[in-house]
Amino acid sequence: MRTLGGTTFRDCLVVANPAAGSIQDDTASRVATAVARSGALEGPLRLVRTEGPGHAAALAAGDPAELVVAIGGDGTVSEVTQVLAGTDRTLCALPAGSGNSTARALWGDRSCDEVTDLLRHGRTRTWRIDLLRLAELDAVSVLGTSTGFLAQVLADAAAYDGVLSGIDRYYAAAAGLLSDMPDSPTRVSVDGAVLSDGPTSSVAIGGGRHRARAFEFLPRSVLDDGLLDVSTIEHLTGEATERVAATIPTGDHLDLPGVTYARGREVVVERTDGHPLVAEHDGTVVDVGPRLTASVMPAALTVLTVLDRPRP
Ligand SMILES: Nc1ncnc2c1ncn2[C@@H]1O[C@H](COP(=O)(O)OP(=O)(O)OP(=O)(O)O)[C@@H](O)[C@H]1O
Repeated sequence: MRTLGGTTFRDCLVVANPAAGSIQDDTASRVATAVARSGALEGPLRLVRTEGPGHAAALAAGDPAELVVAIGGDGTVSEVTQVLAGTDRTLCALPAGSGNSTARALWGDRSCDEVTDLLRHGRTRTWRIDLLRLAELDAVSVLGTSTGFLAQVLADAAAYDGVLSGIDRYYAAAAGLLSDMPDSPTRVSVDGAVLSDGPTSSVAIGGGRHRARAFEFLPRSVLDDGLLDVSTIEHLTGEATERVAATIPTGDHLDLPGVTYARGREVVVERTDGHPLVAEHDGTVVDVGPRLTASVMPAALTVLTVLDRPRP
């Protein structure tokens, strides 16, 4: 029997989001066929489609399948992760959304078709990765959480719905923000020590190295080191904004003035003026008060990744 990286699964649930940014009409059936032909399934495969927000989580909670394949973007993967966190069930995340940053952390630059081929040929293995627990939200995160710039980009991108498609909405929103960066009085503490305190444009905590697919906010992050990475960027204007914006795509911004980077088990972000933070996790904007606490959940999620992925 061929297996998915030496592992077989009793059964499989394929959850496809038909509204995800880059999904095609036949994506879900092609992925289901690939898993069925991998030889890694001992029992049945069930294919279901989501009908709206929250449905992917409900479907994963209502079906005990050992392997859950999520076809969609970061939002769909995050919903399934809420259910699979801390269990022995395995998540396989296919990049079929707009940003697909979580899938990028697992599969690199591979397309949905290329990952489907890996599944068909059993060229995958399981991997236990860390998650973030977000105390005030009573949620977990796989990709990461942020306040300021990234969250504001996601909030502003809604204005381009129906005008631009997919990731172009994020780029348009980001371009609009660069001339007026967030300027929030914010304190960030890592394991009880203050990392930064003052007017802040961005706080990113992860999780995944990339956000909005192309931006490497946390270039040193490792998904299974039992630690969270955090980077803060103080309030920027003019040329300083341009320098940071030009270097984030390659993760070369860390040595620029106003940028901090650290690692730890717990990160606390506080608005020191008492206003609510503008926050998101896994690419979805969330309502949170003036405080956000992220703590690491080591090895809390089993995922599929590339069989020959180099081990750091
Ligand atoms: N049938 C549906 N119709 C409309 N929206 C849906 C449906 N099923 C799920 N959704 C919602 O679609 C939204 C977007 O999903 P998702 O994040 O997976 O894709 P994306 O936004 O294209 O990708 P990314 O988050 O990677 O940029 C989520 O809020 C999800 O709850």
